[in-house]
Order: sequence, then structure tokens, then C-alpha cells
Amino acid sequence: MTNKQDFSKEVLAGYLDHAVLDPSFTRTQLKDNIMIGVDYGCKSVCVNPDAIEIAKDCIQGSHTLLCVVCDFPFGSSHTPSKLAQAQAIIDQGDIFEIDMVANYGKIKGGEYDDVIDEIKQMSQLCHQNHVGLKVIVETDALTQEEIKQAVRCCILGQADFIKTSTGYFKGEHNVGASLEVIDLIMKEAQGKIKVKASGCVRSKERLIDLINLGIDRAGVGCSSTKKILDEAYE
Ligand SMILES: O=C[C@H](O)COP(=O)(O)O
Repeated sequence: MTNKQDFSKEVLAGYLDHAVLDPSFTRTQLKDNIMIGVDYGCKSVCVNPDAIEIAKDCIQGSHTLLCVVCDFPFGSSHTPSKLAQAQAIIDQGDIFEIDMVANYGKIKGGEYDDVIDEIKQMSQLCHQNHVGLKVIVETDALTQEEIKQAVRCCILGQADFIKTSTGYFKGEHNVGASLEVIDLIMKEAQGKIKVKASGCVRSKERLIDLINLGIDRAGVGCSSTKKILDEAYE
């Protein structure tokens, strides 16, 4: 357990993948929001495919990397669509990671072979192009047992990360990356896959708790970056 005072704003920013995914954003809002991640020194920014060129301009000359979501936020496109979108994203160049939404209806329905096969095909495409793959499994839609199966699918599909949430799922009791969910995933993963906590991370305290659970660099996805890092100055 690291002492809470040991985290500078810069260190905390290194854990953040700053999410700029609101589909209602105008071009100006996209730029302004991406620049928050760049100016605060976040490890990466995470954008929709249509914002790639704006994001590339924003991160130029900085250390901030570019993540792009694929089949966001539902994950219910068929595999060839996901592969085609991933290829189109990769073709734009300078992509650090792709965050793909898994077909979590299939996880709930026990169609694990299909889920694994899709993740495997996406991993191969990404890795051939030196791009990392995170798989969003939308944990708020899953039971604890389904979350364990989702971890297994992501490991067998050779993804780099399993990621909890899109931030856009409308359930009755959304908790996103709660400490309980991350602990469950960590125990099931046993170090065989990295874990990205995303969704409902809204405070510096929660970020530090996640880091103390063993979250990796760039392993926290959140849209509340400014609020969290401003708290780090207080
Ligand atoms: O990482 C991606 C999510 O959209 C972040 O969710 P959030 O808006 O609850 O922080």
C-alpha cells in the first residue's frame, strides 16, 4: 500500500487514459476536452474514431498517447465489422491502443467460443500492427459469475487488457470500476491480463485506491480527469 501523500499530480496523470467519448461534442469541444488530457500530462487520451485527426493534432509534441474505441458503446456489431473498423483506425497511424467493446450479450448467453474467437482475431490484427488491445466487457451488465467468464475470454483471446465499462451503459445501479469489481477481476486474472478500471472514477481518492489494488499505468479510464487532478493540487 503506497502512502496517499506519495502521489504527485504527474504520477497520478500517468495512470489516466483521459476519455473524450461524448458523441454530442462539437469539434471545438472535442479539441478542448482532448487538450485537458494533454495539458495535465495524461498517459493517453481515448477518443471515438471520428476524432482521431483532431486528437493527433492535439497530442503532437507531447508524451500523451492515442487510444481509440472500436464498436463503441454497444459491442454488438458482427466480427467482420469490428475488424474493418479496427483496420481503418490503425490505417490512420500513430495509434497506441484500441479499446474494443466485447459482445457482452454473448458473454451473458454463454457463447464463449464466439467471444474468444472475436477477441483473438482483433488481438492478432492489433498486435500485427504494434497496437495494444483492450476489451471492454461492460461489467455493470454482468453478474459476478459472468465477469469471471469475461476475464477468461479476454485471457484466451490474448487481449492486453480487460476493461470494465464504456461509461454509457444504462443499468439500474451502475457502479463502473468499483473496488469490489476490480478486486474480483484481479483475483480471477491472476496477472495473466492487465486490468483497466473505467467508469464512475470521479475522485483522487478512488484513483489512489485503484492504484493500490494494482492497476497499471494508463489503467484508469475516466472523463473526470480535470476534477481528479485539480484535487491533487489541493
Ligand atoms: O473510459 C471510458 C469511460 O467513458 C469513462 O467513464 P466515465 O465517464 O464514467 O469516467
